[in-house]
Amino acid sequence: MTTACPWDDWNHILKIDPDKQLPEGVTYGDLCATGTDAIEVGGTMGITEENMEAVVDACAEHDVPLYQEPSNPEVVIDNRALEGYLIPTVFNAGSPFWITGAHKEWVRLDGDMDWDRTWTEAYIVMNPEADVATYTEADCDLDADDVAAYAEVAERMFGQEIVYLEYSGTFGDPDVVQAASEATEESTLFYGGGIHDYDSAATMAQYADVIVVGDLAHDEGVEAVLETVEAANNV
Ligand SMILES: CC(C)=CCC/C(C)=C/CC/C(C)=C/CC/C(C)=C/COP(=O)(O)OP(=O)(O)O
Ligand SMILES: O=P(O)(O)OC[C@@H](O)CO
Ligand SMILES: [Mg+2]
Repeated sequence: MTTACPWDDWNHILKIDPDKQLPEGVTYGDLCATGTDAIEVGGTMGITEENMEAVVDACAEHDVPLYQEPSNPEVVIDNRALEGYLIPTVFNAGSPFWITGAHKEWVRLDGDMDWDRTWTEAYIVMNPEADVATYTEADCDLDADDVAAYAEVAERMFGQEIVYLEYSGTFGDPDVVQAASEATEESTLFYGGGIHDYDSAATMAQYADVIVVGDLAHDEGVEAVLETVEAANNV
């Protein structure tokens, strides 16, 4: 039995980038055993079906929910080890392609969608230096009130269950995360970007429902990730 919105009960996600290596001596099994609530497999650049499959297969035997977060329709894989697909839609993208266009092409070319395992994440991309910002030509020049308004639009006008405040590669402004948190009631607020230890995780976990940890797993390894899981569950 799968729950309709399992992320309602999550505090922590580990995002594994199939285009990046793990530190010496660290295995995917070690990362799955950190106590994270779910693993998202995805990244912006260098993603292929092959490297996606390799990471999903490596995580499949471990007891943690696995989701694919594809950065384009070509890399979506059909793997039963996945609970499903978390599909980004970038609310502040510079081109409608990254809001609905890629999605339309995906549905048009697929013809047999697995809707029961497909959900969306309403991204607000905040770090202009990140690959995801250049890739989607995002307008990152946003104040807290802009972000709060995007979050409210995502929830109230577009019925988004997940709002994702994305500072990928840099630690964001807690006041902005707080503003997004106050603007949403029903949606689950994900925060990701630059979380690197207990305190940085705790700071964002005060406001976000779920914190997402990415590069840390590739750059530092298991101990550092464990600290962030602990913070996410304590705050
Ligand atoms: C319709 C389908 C199936 C796909 C389109 C989905 C969209 C709109 C993707 C836009 C880009 C996006 C939001 C990708 C999600 C993954 C992500 C944000 C990864 C982290 O990004 P970076 O940290 O910038 O990238 P690297 O770590 O790879 O450098
Ligand atoms: O890699 P970091 O900076 O931890 O960001 C996590 C995640 O939000 C990236 O999509
Ligand atoms: Mg990254």
